[in-house]
Amino acid sequence: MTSFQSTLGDEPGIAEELAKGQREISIAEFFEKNKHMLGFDSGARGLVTAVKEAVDNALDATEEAGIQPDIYVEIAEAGDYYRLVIEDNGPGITKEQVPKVFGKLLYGSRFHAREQSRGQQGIGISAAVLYSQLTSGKPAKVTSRTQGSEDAEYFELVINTDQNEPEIRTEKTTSWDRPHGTRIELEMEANMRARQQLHDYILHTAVVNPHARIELREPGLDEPMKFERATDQLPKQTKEIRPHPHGVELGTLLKMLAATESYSVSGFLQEEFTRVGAKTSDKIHDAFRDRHFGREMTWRTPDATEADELVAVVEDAVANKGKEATAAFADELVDIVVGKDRIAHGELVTIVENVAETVGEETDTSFGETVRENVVEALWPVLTDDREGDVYAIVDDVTTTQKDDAGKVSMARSIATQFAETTGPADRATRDDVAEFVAWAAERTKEREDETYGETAQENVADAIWSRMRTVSDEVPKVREIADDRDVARDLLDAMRQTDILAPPTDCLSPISADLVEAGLKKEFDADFYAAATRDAEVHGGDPFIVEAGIAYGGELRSEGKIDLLRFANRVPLVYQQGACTITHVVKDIGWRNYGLDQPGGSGMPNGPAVLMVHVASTNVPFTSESKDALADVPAIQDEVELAIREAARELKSYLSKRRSLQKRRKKQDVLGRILPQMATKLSEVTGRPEPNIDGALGRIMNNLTVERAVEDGEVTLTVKNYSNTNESPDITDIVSAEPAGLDGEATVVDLDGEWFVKWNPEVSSGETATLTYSVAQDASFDINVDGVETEKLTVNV
Ligand SMILES: Nc1ncnc2c1ncn2[C@@H]1O[C@H](COP(=O)(O)OP(=O)(O)OP(=O)(O)O)[C@@H](O)[C@H]1O
Repeated sequence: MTSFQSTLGDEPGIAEELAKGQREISIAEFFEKNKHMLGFDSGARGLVTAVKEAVDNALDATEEAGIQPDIYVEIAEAGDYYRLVIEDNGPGITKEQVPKVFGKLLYGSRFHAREQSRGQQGIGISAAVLYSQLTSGKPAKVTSRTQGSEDAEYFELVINTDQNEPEIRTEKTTSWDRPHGTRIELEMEANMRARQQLHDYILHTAVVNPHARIELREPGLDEPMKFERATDQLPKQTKEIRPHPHGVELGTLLKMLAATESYSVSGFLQEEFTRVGAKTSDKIHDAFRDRHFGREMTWRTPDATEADELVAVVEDAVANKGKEATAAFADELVDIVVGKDRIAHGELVTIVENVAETVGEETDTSFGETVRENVVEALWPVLTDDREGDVYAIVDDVTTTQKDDAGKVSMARSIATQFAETTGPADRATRDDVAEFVAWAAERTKEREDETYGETAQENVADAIWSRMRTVSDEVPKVREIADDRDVARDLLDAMRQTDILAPPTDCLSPISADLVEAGLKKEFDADFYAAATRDAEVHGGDPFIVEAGIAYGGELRSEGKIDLLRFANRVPLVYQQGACTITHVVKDIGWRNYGLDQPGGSGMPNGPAVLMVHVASTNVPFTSESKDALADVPAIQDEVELAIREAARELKSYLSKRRSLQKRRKKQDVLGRILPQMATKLSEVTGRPEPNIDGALGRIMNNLTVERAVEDGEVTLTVKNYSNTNESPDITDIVSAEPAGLDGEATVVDLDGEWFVKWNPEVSSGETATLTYSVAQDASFDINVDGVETEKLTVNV
């Protein structure tokens, strides 16, 4: 309770008293107090966040300029503080921009751009400056040299938090040995307790940015950590896209309507949005008309037998025209009307106009506006005199046979009455109106007939009526009018959302690609197996996104404990708040036992020697907070993350099951290799005969591919027998110490310093045998090498 509350009501002027304490808060002041929101909650974390913001900017800037990034990060102890230096070889920042970029929060080039970039908000680096000045009291030191300029500009600056404006302490021109780029130096209260997170960030950045070279120096490291480039290929340049009609909110639409130079809605839609051409614009117009003006109900037309009656009505309504002309007009009009199945008011108006024109010309008579209006006014009641019967047929059509006829009649009567009494002369209603008519009719029917039309039955009736109603051709209001009326703007927004529109283009995105995901993992993790998957683009809230996943397994990866999960958004590693991230949620929900990984209890993070990486690239990554640590649980993104992981995991599964079967085979082979000679000896002892030759037995029993060499009088025969159930094509190299001769065409010979390499690559189908013969000098020695067949499936007897 505030001190004012106890006296509230007794004293005058309390509001004035309170007003004295109220003042504007600058964004810089706000974040000064709430630095945790930006990832600066402690000295340890602050250091990691500052490095991350500067390195992300360096990567964004170099890529935008088409430069291969060369980034230098240095952390050093400086008295009571830590000094952080980050240098890049980017395009540099102009002299005019430096103070704002580093000395003003919410200033940046990416906030309004629909294009994939690491930076989004224009807060990152100025927040690091703010944290530094807050904890050390020292200004940020920035050097920047733009491409092509002789000198560099040097600034020392702080942020004036009251005004959220830069305050320049020093500004001078200086020389710098880098031809272009930016260097920022910050001093801050910090510690190295988050060393692991820092290393993870740098290492993981190197994994997903194989085109970058990064060097890190820090206290306690004798040698700098260097991450070399694995590819010269820069990520694909992205293109900025306009917003997608499915992605804007009402406030944004109103702003866009107010700012556009287009006069018509059609021009506005096609100019300001992506994927809207003339056809889509027309569809949106119609959807807008349906919402804004409502549709007109069409009614069954009378059949030809009633034509005379209609003609009489028309003739009656046309006064003071010649008899023949009137008859021609009435006949022509009625002919068209009865020739149609159903008719709406607007349609009748158009038909009357057309007939008035044509018959008017033919008979040299003028059927003016008043006549036309009179005709419509006279004819429409006749055409709609059985609304109830018409609606009954519709209700009957979509209602289950169990419903009573009396109920249907009651529904039809009530709905028809609503049309007759509430929709004006043109029988116009919106979809919501129709739903209301039906709901009201259902209520009345329940009362009158004790027949229930539930939600689904009502929905079916309303849908059936709506589908018989016709979009009107009234002119859509102009942009200015819509901009001034939020209800009309809402109709336009709903129409945009409801219209099927092609997904946004994806050239605004730059996924890493499955090949480079694998290359990145190979570069930094020594494993036995790698797999990667890149999904096609999808859309959430109008922003396109692409999900990629990669898995490394076995080898030198840590085998005890949980797998390592690497999360990335727009190529930036997310090192904090793993538990709050949607990627983690998805990983934990997957049944990893199906893919061959250990998962205690069947859910949660799996165990094993594996690294799983997931990358989400989007023009608008939905983070859970400004510190950009975790992705929010957006269902469309969750689905794609799951599909990408499962795609890569399926490859892991087949690798693991193959590996397991090979392991089994090896075990069996080991046992047989030990037992077979013992059995041969035993057999010989029992039978008193010489030991049987068991050379080929192991291969036969194991269903292996066997390779044998027999040499007799300098004639060499290599025999390959395939006991397995798959076709094989082994690469066989027989290395001979004397020159071989008499080889047939299948093999090649290479002479290497007195050794001859006989190379042979036979195709051996399952159950088949292949042989190669050649001759050599009698005293030749041999050595054989067989590739292309797993060792577990191979028996070499030479
Ligand atoms: N090293 C750099 N080289 C060139 N331009 C830079 C560099 N660092 C920052 N900029 C420019 O300064 C702007 C502001 O950077 P800042 O880190 O504050 O925000 P951001 O990267 O746009 O977004 P976020 O707050 O999400 O990180 C960037 O948008 C970019 O235009």
